[in-house]
Amino acid sequence: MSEIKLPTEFESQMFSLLGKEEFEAFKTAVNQTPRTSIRLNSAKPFTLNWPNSPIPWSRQGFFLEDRPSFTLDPAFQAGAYYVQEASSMFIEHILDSLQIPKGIYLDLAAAPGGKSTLLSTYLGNEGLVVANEVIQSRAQILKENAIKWGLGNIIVSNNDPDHFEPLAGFFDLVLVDAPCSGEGMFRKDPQAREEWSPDNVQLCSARQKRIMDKAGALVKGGGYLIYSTCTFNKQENEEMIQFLTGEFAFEPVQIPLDPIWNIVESPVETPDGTFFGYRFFPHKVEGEGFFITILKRPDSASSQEPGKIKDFKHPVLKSINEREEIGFDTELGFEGKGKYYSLNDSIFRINQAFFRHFERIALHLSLRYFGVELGKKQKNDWIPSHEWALSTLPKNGFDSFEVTLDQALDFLRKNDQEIADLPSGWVLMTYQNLPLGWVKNLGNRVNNYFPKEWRIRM
Ligand SMILES: C[S@@+](CC[C@H](N)C(=O)[O-])C[C@H]1O[C@@H](n2cnc3c(N)ncnc32)[C@H](O)[C@@H]1O
Repeated sequence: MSEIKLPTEFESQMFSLLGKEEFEAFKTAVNQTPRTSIRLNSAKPFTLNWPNSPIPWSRQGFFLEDRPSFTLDPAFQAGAYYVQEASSMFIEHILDSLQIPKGIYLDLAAAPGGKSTLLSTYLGNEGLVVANEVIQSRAQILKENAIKWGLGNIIVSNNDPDHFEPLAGFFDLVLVDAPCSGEGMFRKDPQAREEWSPDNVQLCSARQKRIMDKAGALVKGGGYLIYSTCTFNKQENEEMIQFLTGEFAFEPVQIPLDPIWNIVESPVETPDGTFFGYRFFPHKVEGEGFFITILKRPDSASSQEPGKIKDFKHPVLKSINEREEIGFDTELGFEGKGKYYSLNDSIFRINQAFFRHFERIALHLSLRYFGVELGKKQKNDWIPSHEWALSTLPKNGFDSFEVTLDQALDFLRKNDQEIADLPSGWVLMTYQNLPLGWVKNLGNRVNNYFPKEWRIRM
């Protein structure tokens, strides 16, 4: 492999940041092949058969020795794991080691959804994640990944950070994985190298300030703000801590580190004390370049509770009455209480415990998905949705059928199904017990309900 050519001004910047010796080590690391890593979905048990080793700061993350074809792995299509860069998984360590209170979380720049799915796993049924993406086409990918992850605790929105203003003081945790100059991705992404310039760093930093100026206000008293980038320069990292502490009241938070991880703690002096950033350099850790910091809003900062919305009046979403809701939970064997809404005749479910928060959010944001879409109910029959198939909710009353690898791929390609011994009616296709989607066996033919836009084309 020929040596990666780095922009000259970037090299000078890294030289002053690291010093001569480390800079040489950095340059060597940039020329090494990045490692492939995945994070398992603990709600969708799956046996990891590829040679692997654990990612030290994550219980669910693993490095793989080789990069398999994920597209052709039905377990990947079923949401049993997410392909994620190892440094990003440090968020798991932050949440666990600080025992961040669960509740209503916001991931303001969420697509394609790596960090939202991590937050979703941490929260389980003790909270909701609003996964927001400003770019419409990217919000669609985010929605697909939220559906695949399947925990039913993600709300996908497609809004500009400005639109969140009415939700000031509303969130227990706000995560901003900011759009950045991507210096940490140089060895993976030639485009990031080509687009880099000192001017672009300034543009990124100015955009980040605009985003963080909104984001800081959304954290409730006692809540947390996490800011991260995949870049090295100080303007987009340490200087953002100075900006944030100048704009809002925040308290510093320090993360316990195991020295063998080689993550660099970077102290930042501010008039309110010393804050901490954490840096991941490719010559020091097995992961891509990354920066992360966490700040705490003082308990005295103002908070906003959802309040009681007497009659939920939404232009397209309709709340379903309580008696019917209890009926659905019992009929379908769902644990815990659900709150149900209809949208274009399709029925959605979210955790009852957070429905007031959800309704408040729904009134202010442009939603692309939420909870679990179950499908349509016609008289006594359900027309189950693909979203329900991929969710971790039970599918009582439906037959399921375990397929081989070839049959699974055939199904995922949306080919016609010719399978002997398939039960009649709606059948949940599973691979290694992981639901893949529905077919309907009509006797003389079998309809494949895998969504057209999701089908694999390889
Ligand atoms: C680093 S990526 C997020 C990656 C994501 N957190 C993950 O882990 O999968 C940054 C995201 O910010 C979005 N973005 C771009 N401009 C933005 C803006 N002005 N405000 C908010 N988000 C923006 C991008 O579309 C992109 O999806």
